[in-house]
Amino acid sequence: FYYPTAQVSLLDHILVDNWGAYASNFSSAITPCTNYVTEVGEPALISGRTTAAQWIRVAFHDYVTANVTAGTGGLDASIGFETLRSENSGSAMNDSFTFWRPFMNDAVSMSDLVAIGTVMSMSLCGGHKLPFRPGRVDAMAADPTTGVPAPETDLNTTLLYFARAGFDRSDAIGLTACGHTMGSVHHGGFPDVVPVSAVTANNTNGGINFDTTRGVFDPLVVHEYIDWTGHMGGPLVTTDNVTTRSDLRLYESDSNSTMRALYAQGEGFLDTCVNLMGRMVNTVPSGVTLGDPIQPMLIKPINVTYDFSTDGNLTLSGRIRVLTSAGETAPSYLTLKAGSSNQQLTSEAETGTSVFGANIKSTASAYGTTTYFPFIIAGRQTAGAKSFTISWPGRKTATFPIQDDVFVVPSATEISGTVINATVAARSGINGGAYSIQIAAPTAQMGTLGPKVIRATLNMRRLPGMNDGYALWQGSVDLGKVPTGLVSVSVMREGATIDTFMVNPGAAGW
Ligand code: HEM
Repeated sequence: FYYPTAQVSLLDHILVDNWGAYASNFSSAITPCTNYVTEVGEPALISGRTTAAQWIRVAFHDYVTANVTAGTGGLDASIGFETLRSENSGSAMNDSFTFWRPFMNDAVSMSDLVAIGTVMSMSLCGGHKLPFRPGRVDAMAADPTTGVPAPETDLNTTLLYFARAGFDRSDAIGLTACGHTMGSVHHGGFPDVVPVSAVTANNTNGGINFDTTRGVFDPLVVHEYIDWTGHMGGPLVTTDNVTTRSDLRLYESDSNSTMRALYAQGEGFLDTCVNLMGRMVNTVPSGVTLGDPIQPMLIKPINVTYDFSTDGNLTLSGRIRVLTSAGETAPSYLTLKAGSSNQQLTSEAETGTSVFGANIKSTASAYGTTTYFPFIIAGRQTAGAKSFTISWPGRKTATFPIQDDVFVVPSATEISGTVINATVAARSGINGGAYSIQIAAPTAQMGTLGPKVIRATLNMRRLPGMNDGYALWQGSVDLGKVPTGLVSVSVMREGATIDTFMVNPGAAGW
């Protein structure tokens, strides 16, 4: 069972479970914020590249070909198909898609990953939290609209591109300053901006940083530009090549009044960036509706599932995650009520660390904590139960729906190469034939590193005998391709999803 939905549960995992126990592998790519995840060890350290910055740049390039009047483009992962366009020069697009790829599945679109990449870079690297709204839909081809501002693009054309995407001049200046507080311009992709002399043994791609803190999302780029200190706004301001001084042209285009206003905001600049970056990542094609911002759950059931134990008995098992804020103590126990079972749960020793629950006014180490409470209940105690209830004494009680009529059996459902073998259990008296079993698997597609979800319906055959009061049904399908991420196996009835199990093919990611 996924609460409240598979989509929100998986994305909450990326947002909240940053480090330590059960951490999603996502935050590690940008920890520390100067990290370059595409290489390891020494080559990464001397690469002059910054994954957190690349993620923000990818979101900008995906977004800026939006035409808000026509309702096309925006955050739709079409950038994956557009990496050969010269306007998308540089390694950021393919580096980022390579890292995000195993996280993509039927519940989590590549375009939601493009957006959450920016959200994570801001939240983890010193910026203020950008609320994350899920629900972006991936494009199946390149966006026919072209036009990403490049260093040599003239001012009017640049402003036209931004206007097409819904941003006026001061929005465009603000958004560019927000983006250019992290990362660098590299000689590799931009020899007309950064001379070959920038390439050294300790800076193998010849990156020149926009400000003195390339791994921190802070107001420094604005301050160094106005004060003419440090990196003075970065290479797109200071390069010897006048034609490629795109940031200087943009910032000066209203006589620096926007940059001065951003300067005067001090730390308030970070809230301006929440607003502008939020507008950027929430620009989606018409017809796509985003969900409400994901609020980290204080009490979150994880991997809660019915299954059969090795001796064939039905069990309900899982783990409850509790999120506590900096300075708050985790509960010493929780109570769990399900059917006739009423138990006290004790926590595992290992805890996790989360930027949610961080005290941003305090030191950076004052993060929230995730604590995990595992449980297992015999199926006879939960028979017919429609929900279970978790109490954090004195703080919160939450109830979550379950059902044991029909479910995918995790221990007997697996991926073997390109083949999915699924087992479904239907309680005695339930007409198993009324249900259909559907597979949704992310697989490689031509032209982009973003996977495409392919679907199949399984033909199920009933196995002889009964298993703890359940009939078992089995089916297989050969997808013809190895899945790139979690494969969902869903039990459907009259168009409604009754149960879903996400099978991990062993791809890194979750
Ligand atoms: C006039 C508009 C803009 C132009 C001409 C421009 C141009 C560039 C160029 C040439 C680079 C160097 C890329 C590389 O060498 O890898 C770069 C880096 C970057 N840009 Fe922009 N940019 C613009 C606006 C924006 C905006 C609006 C954002 C985000 C909101 C953004 C985010 C970034 C980031 C984060 C980097 C650093 C990437 C890294 O370190 O790998 N840019 N930009």
